[in-house]
Amino acid sequence: MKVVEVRHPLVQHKLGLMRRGDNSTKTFRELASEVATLLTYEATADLETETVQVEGWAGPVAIERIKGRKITLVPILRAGLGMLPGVLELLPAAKVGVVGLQRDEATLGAVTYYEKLVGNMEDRIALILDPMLATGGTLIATVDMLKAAGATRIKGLFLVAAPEGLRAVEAVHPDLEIYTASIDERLDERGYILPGLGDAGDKIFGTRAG
Ligand SMILES: O=P(O)(O)OC[C@H]1O[C@H](OP(=O)(O)OP(=O)(O)O)[C@H](O)[C@@H]1O
Ligand SMILES: O=c1cc[nH]c(=O)[nH]1
Ligand SMILES: [Mg+2]
Repeated sequence: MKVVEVRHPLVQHKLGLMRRGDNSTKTFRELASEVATLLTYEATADLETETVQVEGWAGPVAIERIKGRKITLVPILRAGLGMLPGVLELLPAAKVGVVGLQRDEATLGAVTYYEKLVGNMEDRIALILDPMLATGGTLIATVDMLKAAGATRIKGLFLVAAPEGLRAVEAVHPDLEIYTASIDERLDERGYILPGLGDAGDKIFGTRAG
């Protein structure tokens, strides 16, 4: 499985700010979106382009444009919505399919409660958006859904990923590509990533202190 840890200084600086325990909802939300923009830049670096002729100010000019497959964004409710504005900054025309999954905090299993994907998934590159890849259960279930809908080219953008989750996902979906700002150390006994960010959904939506 291709895993890219984006070591760019801007990404690392912004992620470092996100790790502070005293961030406001506004600050955490803004940073999540900004890091998502930078991950999108990396994840789209291999898009194919084609050369076409257009009429420029001084006559015909050859320009490059993105070729072929269109991108669909797939934010995972709820926390993935925090990355969506930043990704749309670079891909404003992308169609968006939404999936809803929630981790059962007792079993750590992923429970699916919503799925609304766009059509023609076989013709698209799917970009999954979720701040956290912890045990990998949520991501595995999401990729299962996308493949069942016809997707063959799938990438995932995560602010932070745990080694345990990366291994679990690779065992089931080795064709997936992962872009993350950090591969962190490990999971704690409750399945939270260390050093991690805490509960990203709560921080983005302001539903709980800390
Ligand atoms: O890799 P896993 O162990 O499956 O955990 C990761 C998932 O947990 C979090 O979502 P959560 O279930 O808290 O839902 P929320 O976004 O609604 O808060 C996170 O945003 C991922 O979707
Ligand atoms: O560390 C974690 C793990 C799962 N979900 C989160 O929001 N954070
Ligand atoms: Mg949560």
